[in-house]
Amino acid sequence: MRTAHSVAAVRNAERELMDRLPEGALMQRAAAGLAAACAGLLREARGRVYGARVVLLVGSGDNGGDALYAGARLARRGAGVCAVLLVPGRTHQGGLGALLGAGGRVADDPFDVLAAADLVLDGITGIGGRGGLRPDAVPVARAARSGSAMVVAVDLPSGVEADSGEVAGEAVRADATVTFGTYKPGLLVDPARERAGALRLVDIGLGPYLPSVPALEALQHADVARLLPVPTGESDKYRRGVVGVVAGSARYPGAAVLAVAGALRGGAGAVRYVGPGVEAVLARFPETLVHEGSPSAAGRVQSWVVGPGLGDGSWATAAVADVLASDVPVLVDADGLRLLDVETLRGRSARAATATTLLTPHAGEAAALLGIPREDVEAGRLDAVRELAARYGATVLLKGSTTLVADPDAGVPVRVNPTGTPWLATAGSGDVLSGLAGSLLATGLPPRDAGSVAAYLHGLAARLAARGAPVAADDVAAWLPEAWRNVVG
Ligand SMILES: NC(=O)C1=CN([C@@H]2O[C@H](COP(=O)(O)OP(=O)(O)OC[C@H]3O[C@@H](n4cnc5c(N)ncnc54)[C@H](O)[C@@H]3O)[C@@H](O)[C@H]2O)[C@@H](O)CC1
Ligand SMILES: [K+]
Repeated sequence: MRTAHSVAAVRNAERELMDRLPEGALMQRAAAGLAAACAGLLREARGRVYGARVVLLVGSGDNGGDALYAGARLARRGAGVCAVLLVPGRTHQGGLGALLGAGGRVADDPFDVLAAADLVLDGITGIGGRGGLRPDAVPVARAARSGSAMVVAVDLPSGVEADSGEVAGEAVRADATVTFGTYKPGLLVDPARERAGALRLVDIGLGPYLPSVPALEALQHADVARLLPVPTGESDKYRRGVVGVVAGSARYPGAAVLAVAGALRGGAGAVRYVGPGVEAVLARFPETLVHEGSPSAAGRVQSWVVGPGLGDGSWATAAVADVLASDVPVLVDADGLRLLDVETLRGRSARAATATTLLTPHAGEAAALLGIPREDVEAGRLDAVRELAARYGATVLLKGSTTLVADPDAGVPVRVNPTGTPWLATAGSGDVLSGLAGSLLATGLPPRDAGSVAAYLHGLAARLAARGAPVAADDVAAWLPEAWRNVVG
């Protein structure tokens, strides 16, 4: 599991650890890890560190100090290191002394040195930065990007908000980020995630002093493998769980087919389809159990998926209410999100512990649920998903390139999905995801696990299917078994 901690948690941990260490030791650990990572990148790019042209962008805090000490280490290995001091009167003095002592220098003209650089270290701001890059740093950050140099961010790309992943104004766009002690939420959540490039974590000994419950966590293969249901010799199709899918309409029969396609590959023993798309579903998946009346009359299920392509006719409205009245886990997606009655939804968890709910909005649907503009959700995704989960008393999966899953209990870490790919932004891919997550709910996974495991497999399937080319939602569904094998293999 990759975990990220808030700035406050990092600061507390640093204080505790620093009390036990000689002055400056922590910064030296950070700088040593940073220099080693940069040396590795330089060796990969040009064979050796000796003779490389390295430029340090140095702000007024300890983030600049890290860059200067790392620069000193690279200078001692023969790199030509030049510092651009953005606030000359407030440069980290120890770091500057170390750089000059190692043969580094201060740049006269930042744009000249940046144009010729092999590697740029961004030490403008780290966890102390607020509110995007200051105007004087913007042209320098742009120049760093416009040459052929690799840009390595120190701790965080300067200009991103560490706790929220928001980017207020301009931010550095890095090829790699070397972060210290723990990941910060902004490194894992878009839009900031996209500025960070490849992530590398340097252990500076903070671990024992960080809270055991992180702010954010990202599943990795081993975590997903542990959570995936494994049928035993005792399992029959009913013990493995039956997922009910209420989806599709005369206008959108394809949504029913895609949701069923996802559900058939999510581990449930059977899929029961209820809705107006019976013919289309059976034509494609004859193994589906079907029903054309109301969901509650369809037979037993261990979970419901309701909403994809449902439209908003009277049948759809009644079906959503019917499903929400059940005591099994319910996933509400797409049109279902518009049709749900908020009081009924909130009442579910009070009625029965088994009556859990997973809402799966994209940014536009989340914006409608929160009554705010879509851009606000996109800019502040972590806040939005937490707010939705708290307000609706349900687990919420907010779709996007870094899909987030939040429980209504604020003490539980939000999950962020690391396998997303822009190729997933394709019609119908959400229908596949809802079927898949609903199927995992039917096997007994709690909503946060079902949502995050589904997002993980879904993203991985899209990557495997795409391999650099566009994919259709149908391809994503078809590649889910391969993604599953990839995870457990
Ligand atoms: N505290 C510690 O023990 C350690 C800290 N480390 C480094 O120290 C960093 C935190 O250092 P600081 O607390 O000094 O904070 P930063 O260096 O992140 O930034 C704070 C400074 O930047 C200025 N600033 C704030 N917003 C700005 C903006 N938008 N544009 C330009 N300047 C802005 C502030 O006035 C302040 O002078 C970490 O990110 C990490 O790189 C590491 O050396 C590991 C150990
Ligand atoms: K930085």
